[in-house]
Formats: sequence, C-alpha cells, structure tokens
Amino acid sequence: MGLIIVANRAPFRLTPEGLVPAVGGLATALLPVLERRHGVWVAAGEWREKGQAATPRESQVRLEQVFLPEKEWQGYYGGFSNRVLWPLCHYFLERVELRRDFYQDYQRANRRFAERVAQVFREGDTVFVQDYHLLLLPRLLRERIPAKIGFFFHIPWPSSGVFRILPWGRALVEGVLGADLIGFHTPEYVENFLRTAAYYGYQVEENRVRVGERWVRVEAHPLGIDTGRFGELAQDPHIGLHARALKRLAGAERLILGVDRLDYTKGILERLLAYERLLQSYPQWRGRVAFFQIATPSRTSVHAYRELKRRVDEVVGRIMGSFLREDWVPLRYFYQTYTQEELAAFYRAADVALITPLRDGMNLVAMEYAYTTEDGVLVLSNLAGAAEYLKEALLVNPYDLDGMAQALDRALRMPGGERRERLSALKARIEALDVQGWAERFLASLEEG
Ligand SMILES: O=P(O)(O)OC[C@H]1O[C@H](O[C@H]2O[C@H](CO)[C@@H](O)[C@H](O)[C@H]2O)[C@H](O)[C@@H](O)[C@@H]1O
Ligand SMILES: O=c1ccn([C@@H]2O[C@H](COP(=O)(O)OP(=O)(O)O)[C@@H](O)[C@H]2O)c(=O)[nH]1
Repeated sequence: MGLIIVANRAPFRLTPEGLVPAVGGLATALLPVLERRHGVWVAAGEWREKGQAATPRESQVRLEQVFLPEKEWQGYYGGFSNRVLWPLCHYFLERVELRRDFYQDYQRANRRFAERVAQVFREGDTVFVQDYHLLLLPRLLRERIPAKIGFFFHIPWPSSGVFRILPWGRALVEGVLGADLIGFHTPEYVENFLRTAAYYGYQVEENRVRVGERWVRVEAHPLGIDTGRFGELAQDPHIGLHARALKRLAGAERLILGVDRLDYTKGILERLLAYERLLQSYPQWRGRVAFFQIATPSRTSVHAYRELKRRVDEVVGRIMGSFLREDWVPLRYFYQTYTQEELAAFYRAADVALITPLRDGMNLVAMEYAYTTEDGVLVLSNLAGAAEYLKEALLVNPYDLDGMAQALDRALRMPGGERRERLSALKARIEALDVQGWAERFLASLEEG
C-alpha cells in the first residue's frame, strides 16, 4: 500500500552540493519507511525559485511541493502557526496574537495542501499528516479522498482551559478529528486533547472520540532517536579527537553544554541566568567550569525570535563582563547550525548537558546527549515531554534559578558510580524509544485499527 506523508517541512535540505536528507526527528523517523514504500512527501515549497530539482537523484522518495503566495506563507507559517499555535501550545499566552487574517491564511494554506494531496492520492494509499501547521487538513482530506488518515502532533497539546482561548478552537478540533488515529508524544497530551474534544461536545470513551458514525482513536507514540547512528558516533575515533579538542578549548575541569534552536520555549535566557547564579552562589566553581551554549538560528522572520536573540546577546555579554578572567573563559556562545557529527563531539566533550526548555513537545537533544556521552550527567527540565520517559535524569524546574544552580552543582560533583548507573538506565529507556520503530508502530495501529 502506498504512503503519503504531509508536513510543512520537506525531509531534504538544500546544500551547495544539491539536496541532501535533513537531520532531526521527523526526517529520520519517516524517510526510511517512506523509502521502503516508495512513497510521496508533500511539503510547503522552498526551492522552485532556486531552480533545483525537488528530490535528490538517489532517493526513492518523491517530493511534491505546495507553493504558497508570499503573503499567505507569512500568515500561515510566520503568523498562525508560529505566533498563535506555537506560543499557545507552549503556554506563552501573552505572546498569542489572535488575528483573523492569520487564521484566514492558515485555512487557505491547509486547503492548498488538501488539493495537492488529493491529486497525488491513489486508491489504497495511507496519508500521515504531521504537526500544528496542518490541523485543518485531516477533515479537508476526508471530504476529498477515501484514505486512512493518521495525524501526529509534535508539540504539547495544552490543557483544554488554555486551548479554549482560541476563537477558532472548535474548527481546529473538528479539523484534526477528520483523522482515524491521532498521536501525541505523552499520555498527558492525549488526556488534554480528549478533554478539549469533550469540552466542544464530542462523546469521549476511554481513548476514543465519536464523530458521527466514526470513532477516532487517540494514542501516545513517543518519538525517539536513531540509536544505531548515535551509538556509532559515540565510538567514532574522529569524533573522539574533535571532542578532546573541544574539551581543551573549554580550558576547565568541567564542561556544561546547552543545545537548542534559538526559541523562547527552550529556556535559554533562564538557563544562562541559572549558570550566572551558580557562579555567584557556588564561587568554588569559578575558574573550574565552562559553559558552551549552542543556539541554532530559527524562525528569524518572526519578531519574537529576533528580540530573543538581542536579549540572549545581552545576558551573554553581562556574564562575560562579570566573570571573564585572563586565564578563564566562563561561557562560549555559538550562534550557528552544526551537523549531527559535530554535535556528537560536543556531546562527548560535555560533563553535563543542561537541557531546560520551559515547555517542549519531546526534546530529542536530551536523548542524543544521554545516548552519546560516556559518563556525563543529563540535567533535564520537568516540563519537556522527554521527562516523562527519562526519569533517571536530574529533573529540574526550568523557572527556578536557585533550583537549577543547585542541580548543576550536584551534577558537577556527582560520583562516577551514580553517573554510570543513571546513564545505563537512561540508555536502556532511549533504546526502547528508538525512532526506527516509531513510524512502523504508528502506521500499524492506523492501518490495522
Ligand atoms: O520547522 P521549523 O519552524 O524550523 O521548526 C523546527 C521543528 O520544531 C518543532 O519540533 C518539535 O518536534 C520534535 C520532534 O517530534 C520534538 O522533539 C520537539 O519537542 C518539538 O518542538 C516542530 O514541531 C516541527 O514541526 C518543526 O519542524
Ligand atoms: O545545530 C544543530 C542543532 C540541532 N540539531 C538537531 O535538531 C534536532 C532538534 O530536535 P529537538 O526535538 O531537540 O527540538 P526541536 O528543534 O525539534 O524543537 C535534534 O535531532 C538535533 O540533533 C542539529 O542537527 N544541528
């Protein structure tokens, strides 16, 4: 049976050498299964104007691009997706901009995706829709084609009290309920979604929602990482050399690492302040610890992201101004995108990973670190979806600066035995969540259910 994946982003990146597979959760999870089934990936168009072929020559996957007029793209992606749904679902309510024009562009864009999928669809195909950009799509597809439809939401589904803030909440829920199976990373998001559906008057029984004559199933399907690949990176001698060079660059006994897209949900500012608090409250670490923060440029067309960059630059400057010594650099801030091979070197060099989003659907970086490090400590926000599964991390409240400074001190002092015990439990949990099985499990439940 054929498979059609629909996502805002394509699974390829454009490089000077042409299109190559993208890194990150979605592409890693879905490309192998799509290759096996000779499937089609439908995504918003990015490359027409650059005159590039839309699919790498060696790939079995066909990419179909949905081209949106510039104004509509801004309203759908930069507007409704990233200035309404993204802040709302991550509980940043003061950032939500309830603009009708954004919603109209979101409707138009979802309709364009529906038209394109309907053109590509062949009898017997399964359609698997991804994420918050396409909440209206499942229903639009059901009106057009007789497909099995799956939907996966990669970010938190908020409590129903928060979701109700949206004047278009009912239409969005109706839209997603066009699917046969809806997936989330954690049982908490499943629960929140079921309560939201009940609020809008749907009958809910256990994990099912009744829509006319149909029952829509709602399930937790946590997404993990490619442990085979990160297992190899953990052993690779070239990456080992790079890791040692990074450790020398740190020039301190202990190295702390943060890796995130530069996004206000990731808690980068609060984390820098917690590090500053550590240096103030535990002065014995001055000169002995270094912090590397990698912040990958993200959504730079949205004002809030540019504003965040300004504030992070400021706090980085302040910490350097207060603590820098001739023989010690307390903090290094890398505003750039790395390959996963390069990231693996950072993971192997770091004694502690400080992954403290204020909210996060899952957070794959936390798993990548714990799986790649030999004897490091993972300090993880209790508000990331990953915290549901990675119980042996040091869990912290990312808003509590003193609590984070205290956890950092504990992580930096943690004896080898405890570190290894926690890590081996974490690695076993991460193996159980391996990405290779994720799409197969979801699709099996969708196609057999
Ligand atoms: O496509 P962008 O606007 O550049 O954003 C990148 C992706 O960010 C979000 O990632 C989420 O999915 C991860 C994998 O399931 C999960 O670990 C993380 O917690 C989420 O935030 C977004 O959901 C994706 O659609 C974006 O492509
Ligand atoms: O410079 C970077 C920063 C991040 N990543 C990858 O991007 C993904 C980030 O996923 P996560 O779930 O942590 O957060 P998201 O950015 O999707 O919200 C991970 O697989 C990282 O390895 C990368 O390849 N290069």
